[in-house]
Amino acid sequence: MAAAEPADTIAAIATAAGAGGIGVVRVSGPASALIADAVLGDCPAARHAAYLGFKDADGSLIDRGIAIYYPGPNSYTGEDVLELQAHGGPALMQILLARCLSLGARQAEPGEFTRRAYLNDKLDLAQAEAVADVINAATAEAARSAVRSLSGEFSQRVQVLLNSLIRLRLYVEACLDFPEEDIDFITQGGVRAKLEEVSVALQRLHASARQGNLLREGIRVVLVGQPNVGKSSLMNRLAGEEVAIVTPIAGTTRDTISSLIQIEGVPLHVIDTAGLRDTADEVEQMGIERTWRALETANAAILLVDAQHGITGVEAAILARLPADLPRVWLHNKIDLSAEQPRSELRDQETHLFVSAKHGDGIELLRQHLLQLAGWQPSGEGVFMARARHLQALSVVDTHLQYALDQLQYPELLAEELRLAQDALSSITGEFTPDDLLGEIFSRFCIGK
Ligand SMILES: Nc1nc2c(c(=O)[nH]1)N(C=O)[C@@H](CNc1ccc(C(=O)N[C@@H](CCC(=O)O)C(=O)O)cc1)CN2
Ligand SMILES: Nc1nc2c(ncn2[C@@H]2O[C@H](COP(=O)(O)OP(=O)(O)OP(=O)(O)O)[C@@H](O)[C@H]2O)c(=O)[nH]1
Ligand SMILES: [Mg+2]
Repeated sequence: MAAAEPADTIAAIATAAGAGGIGVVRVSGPASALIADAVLGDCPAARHAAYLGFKDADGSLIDRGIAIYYPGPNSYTGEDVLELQAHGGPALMQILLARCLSLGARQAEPGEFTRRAYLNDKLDLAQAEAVADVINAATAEAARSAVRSLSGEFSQRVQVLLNSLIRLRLYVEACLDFPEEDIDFITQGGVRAKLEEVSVALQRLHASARQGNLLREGIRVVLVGQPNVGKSSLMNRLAGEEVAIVTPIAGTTRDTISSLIQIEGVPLHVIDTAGLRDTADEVEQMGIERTWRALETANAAILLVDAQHGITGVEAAILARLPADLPRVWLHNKIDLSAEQPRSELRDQETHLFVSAKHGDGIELLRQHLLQLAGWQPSGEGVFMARARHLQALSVVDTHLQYALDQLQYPELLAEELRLAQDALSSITGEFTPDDLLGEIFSRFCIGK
């Protein structure tokens, strides 16, 4: 697989910025043992936690802490690694890092430890990406799914599919050498059935990956409606706290306000907006422009209506300006004032929910409907995390498999489509991944990872 990196030694603070109980400086590369000797007076036994003094160049004590030395290849990066676990004060961490840098290490770039782990075959690319996803997971469910990907669940499923694809490809390529007899076999039997089988397996993997991607990205839901219909009240109800100002004055919200909530572990960015109306107030107008802009990047809209009035010409006008393919739900709010029951109704293929943001009636119905709008399908089984890059690759695989199915009578073209499908699939785990893509993936990590 990938070529070895130039063997220099990198160092970074591996723990989060700010004060913490413990802070870790991590070193990786050939100078790790020498740095251990210099800082600790000796290199600790392999993979043993040793409680030692960390010494500065002049022999003064930087801190007393735990040091662990992992000789390569049995380390996170596959190289010699030294961990200095000190008291987690930012000033102290800087002194400790500076000491390692003065001993010949250089400051690591974002993601460089994990990049080395990937280059040394400790992790494949999907696993390396999962490291960042574990760290950045927005919900507990997202964190669990990222750990599944880090453990290799996603990679294994990709590998199983890859193996079937390779077997099929070898078979078709073998047939190319005996054209006359075997073309009939390709068109009539075996190959079509096998190709269809691979295609079904791909659809299944793609569906799981979409669920995983949903856990990673969440969806953006915009609350929209006339002033005073209760958008900010709904925002606060969903968030479980007073995120936005609520008053009986129409035109209270002037800006878009975003709050990250979760429903059954699916992250939802809920965006409260300025109520839509004709107004001479310049500030309010600017807020209304922001409402329309928020809708351009939304994954779904909640159209709020005052249940006392129902849908009026104003709502019809709002609806006409919404992006046509934007999933939406009508929300009739303030049912406590119109003496209605919380419920869900289907009218002309659009869902209408009846709730009270102020009192909470019907909100559970809304939460379940939002999950449905997001495309979440509770499966009971563990979801692994996937990125947009993976979904894109799976779509490319799908396209080539469909082309392959259309080319059964032309074995050369068929073989070529299978080759392209295999390339796209193996880009997920990173067997043939261009350097610039690797640069893009790892540069989004934090320093020290
Ligand atoms: N102190 C510490 N905690 C940490 C990390 C770390 O680097 N240091 N990790 C950093 O992300 C995560 C754990 N990941 C790790 C993965 C592999 C190895 C390692 O030493 N692997 C060797 C030995 C395996 C074995 O003994 O079974 C190897 O792969 O050969 C260490 C940490 C989370 N916790
Ligand atoms: N009775 C009742 N009052 C509600 C309900 N939801 C909101 N209200 C009241 O309606 C008024 C307006 O609520 P907001 O949440 O500020 O409305 P908004 O849509 O954000 O208004 P703007 O920010 O002006 O666009 C407040 O007095 C709320 O207390 C509800 O379900 N029942
Ligand atoms: Mg408001």
